[in-house]
Amino acid sequence: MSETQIQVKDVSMVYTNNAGEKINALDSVSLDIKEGEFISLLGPSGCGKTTLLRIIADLLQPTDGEIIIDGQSPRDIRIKQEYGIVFQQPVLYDWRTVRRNICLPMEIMGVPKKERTSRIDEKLDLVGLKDFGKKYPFELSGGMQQRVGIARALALNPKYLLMDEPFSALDEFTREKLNEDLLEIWGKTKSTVIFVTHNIPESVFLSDRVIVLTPHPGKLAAVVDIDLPRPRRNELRDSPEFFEYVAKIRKCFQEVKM
Ligand SMILES: Nc1ncnc2c1ncn2[C@@H]1O[C@H](COP(=O)(O)OP(=O)(O)OP(=O)(O)O)[C@@H](O)[C@H]1O
Repeated sequence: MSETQIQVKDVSMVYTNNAGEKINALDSVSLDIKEGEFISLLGPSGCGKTTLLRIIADLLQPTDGEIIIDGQSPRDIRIKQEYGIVFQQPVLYDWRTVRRNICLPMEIMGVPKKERTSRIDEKLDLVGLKDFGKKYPFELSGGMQQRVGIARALALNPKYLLMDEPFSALDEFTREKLNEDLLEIWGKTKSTVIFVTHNIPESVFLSDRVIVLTPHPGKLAAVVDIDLPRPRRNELRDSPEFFEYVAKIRKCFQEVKM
């Protein structure tokens, strides 16, 4: 891990709803993210996590402030297809097999067929679905579908992996298993990961740093370095150090009037 790669500089976002009312979703948020870092944006519903992620992904323009990524704008990064995005629901095409779902971004980008085939094999292996390539999405569990979503996001070997509450619809057991597997995948891909969650233990388990956001307006309340050893396995969740971090972050929310 080295230099600052993503700079979030005084980013604010004010939405106007259908009634013409202004909603202050983000208020002057600044943040530096290092190359290869795993950070979580953590906060309760409505604190602006998705808004910030969408601004970084160039899916939304901030009303104020800017994002600089390796000296470039989010638009440059999006055009170069350097983002991989995983949403809460994997949004898979029912009529396409798992292999063909993973293939889609490569087809759009005109990756040659031979290269596509080898990358699909590689990504299926990476997410633990080697034997499921010929299945259709409806034949898979929710957790497996989300693994396909991750494989598809990784298909273009993105430098930046943006994940918006990818495991929040899953049961606790599946979520913990996927947390562990995600860390293993991240260890192999070396992407910079920005992970949105409202689950404190999940953010502690995964992250190098947890960015605590509080709502009305969405503000950066604290940045907590998670100094727990890696590789991390689920047993870590039972350690006193893990509990201490969870308690410390919970306290950040109690201290801020929401
Ligand atoms: N398109 C929009 N128009 C108006 N208001 C919006 C719009 N999108 C988001 N908001 C408001 O902005 C605030 C932040 O929303 P955002 O979705 O970024 O929060 P969040 O922390 O990701 O929430 P959640 O965890 O529920 O997804 C909320 O008050 C939300 O109602």
